[in-house]
Formats: sequence, C-alpha cells, structure tokens
Amino acid sequence: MAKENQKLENDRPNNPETSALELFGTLGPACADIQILEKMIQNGMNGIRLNLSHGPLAAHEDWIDKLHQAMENTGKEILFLMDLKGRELRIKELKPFELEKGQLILFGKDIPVETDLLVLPQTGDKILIDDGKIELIVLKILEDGNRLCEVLRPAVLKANKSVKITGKISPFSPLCPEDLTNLDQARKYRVNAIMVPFVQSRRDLEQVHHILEEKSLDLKIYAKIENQTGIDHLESFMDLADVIVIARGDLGNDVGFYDLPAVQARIEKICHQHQKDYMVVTQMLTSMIDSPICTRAEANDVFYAIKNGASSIMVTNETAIGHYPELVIDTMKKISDSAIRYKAENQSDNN
Ligand SMILES: Nc1ncnc2c1ncn2[C@@H]1O[C@H](COP(=O)(O)OP(=O)(O)O)[C@@H](O)[C@H]1O
Ligand SMILES: C=C(OP(=O)(O)O)C(=O)O
Repeated sequence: MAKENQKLENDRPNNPETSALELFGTLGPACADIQILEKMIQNGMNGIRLNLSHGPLAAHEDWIDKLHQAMENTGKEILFLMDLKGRELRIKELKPFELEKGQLILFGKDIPVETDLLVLPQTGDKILIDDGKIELIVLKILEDGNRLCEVLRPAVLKANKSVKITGKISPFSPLCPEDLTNLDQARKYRVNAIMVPFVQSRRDLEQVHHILEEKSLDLKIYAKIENQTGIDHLESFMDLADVIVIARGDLGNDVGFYDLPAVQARIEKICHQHQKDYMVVTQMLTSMIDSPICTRAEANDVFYAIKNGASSIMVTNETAIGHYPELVIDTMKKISDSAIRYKAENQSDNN
C-alpha cells in the first residue's frame, strides 16, 4: 500500500485508537425476541438492520417494540437501520417447492412476479434467484408473457426471494412508493439510518436527499453497491452517502462470485482514497446458520474486512433465520476485537 493510502487507512474511524466499528445484525424471525436481542446487544451488536423487502415498517411494529425493549433492558442504544425496499426485484408469495435440474418452469406463472419484472428477461437471459442459489435460463417467451425456463441450478424455491436478470441494469428508480410511507414512519419507530438498495448514479442519491429534506428527516445514508453500474459510478456519488455498502449478495450475482473478492478490494480501495466509511456484508458467517461455530475461512473473511479498513460489518441470514443469533454476534465481536488488536500492534504493517 502506498504511504499516502496507509495514512488514509490509519485515519479511518476503525483506527484502533478511535474505534467506532459498527457490528450489525439483521432483525428476522429467528431473533425477534426480547431476550435474544438483549444477548445480541450484550455480545457486542451495536446496530441492527430491518430489511423492508419483506414487508413495510409498520408491519414489523411488534419486532421493533421488542428491539426497543431490549435496548431499554440492557441500557444500550444501538443504531436502527431500515433497509428500504427500493426497486429490488423479488418473486411474490408462493408455497416453497423443490426445483430439479433440467426441469421446465414458467417464470410468471409457476414463479409469480410483478408484471414490470416479468417483461425484463429475454430469450437466452439467465435468471438468478435467492442470491444465485437458483439459476434459470429463458428458453422462450410465450404469447401470454410467461417465460418458459429451464432450471440450470436447482434449490428449494421460497417466497419473496431476490431475482436478478444477469447483465440487465434495473431500470427502476431507487425508492418505491412503499418506501415513502416507510420514511414517513421513520420517526415514530426511532429509525436512525437508511440503506438505499441498488444505488447506481448520483441522481439516485440526489433523489433520496431531496426526499429526506422534504420530510425533514436527518438519517444517515448507507448506499448499497449491488451491481457493476454502481461500481462504475461510485466515485461520482460517494460524497452523497455516509457509508458505502459492499452488498456482496446481489453484487456477487452481477459480477460473478469468482471476481467478487477483486471487486470488493476495488471498492475498498476507492473508499480509502476518498476517506469514505464502508460496510462489508453478506455470507460473513453463513455456516453459523446451522452451526454454533464458524469456519476458518469465515473467521478470515471477518478479520480481513476489518483489518483492511471496513467501518461496519453486517450479518444477514445468520441472525435473521439462523439457529444461533447470539453466538453469531459473539463470534463477530471476538474476531473483530482480534482484528482491532492486530491493527493496534501493527500500525506500520503494509500487508
Ligand atoms: N422482515 C422480515 N420478515 C420475514 N422474514 C425475514 C425478514 N427479514 C429477513 N427475513 C428472512 O431472513 C432471510 C435473510 O434476510 P435478508 O438477508 O434480510 O434477506 P434477503 O437475503 O432475502 O435479502 C430472508 O430471506 C427471510 O427469509
Ligand atoms: C445485503 C444484501 O442485500 P439483500 O439482503 O437485500 O439482498 C446483499 O445483497 O448483500
């Protein structure tokens, strides 16, 4: 690392001497319980995200009450981050069912989606579902608009999972009408910050700032970089965000996960150059969804995210639907403490 960049890294907020590292969990069915939330807070979680792709803010009132109760019981205020719905593409409600390799399926009828999403994929396009766990290829567009697809990579298909058409840029605006209602209720539910999905241009964030100003809301903005267009334009809009989010789930769908580590490194470098805080998120401790301990590789992932200068890290499924939400936070905290100690002891380390 060049001397200049080394200085920038040491000036960052996660400098051990001024450590303000944010450790985020995701609020979901597995941890929406006062005692579990208390333990997560006690174990070092200082921020929690609610993903509004699964329903509006008001529909989560019960969970939010529990969160505030847990904060009161522990005497610790943590950041409450609402991840706006945005125009992320998702499948609609359905009963979970298992797909098989080579199976023919109708995207639209068997996999219900909004009409504006249905019309996007063309013959030959690949459709990734649930952060790429499922992959389809479009064989034919039928007269009624349904897309006849072949299953290339099967898994269990569940309601409301993310959809990505490979190589296609989302043509939609950054916030959907439901988000405007969510923002109107931000004060009532004591939201401190928002995550904006799929930020692709300066215009996207200008629109968000404009809306926040109109609503007199002073909320920290976490801008999710989820596709190549967002990376390409990052330097043009990063001053309008408080934190740049390396959202590896959707990003991995877009750039392919073999290139994802290089893409992460590139975004980190740009953030260092501009002294911009950034978050690393998704699949950091995935094995802990079903296991009380993480893998060595996951420990490395968390360690290097922090050693390299992330100001925040966040887990998703691990606390939202996993079996060990408190242990996930405990693990994340212990590895991050180790990384912070390492940084303190190796201030001049260039590796
Ligand atoms: N607000 C919620 N309501 C219901 N289920 C949720 C909610 N948030 C998360 N989950 C569950 O936890 C999983 C992981 O959460 P998250 O990472 O936020 O979602 P996704 O990967 O679908 O974007 C979701 O796919 C969903 O099954
Ligand atoms: C955190 C992410 O977003 P979401 O959970 O909305 O897919 C991601 O894509 O990495």
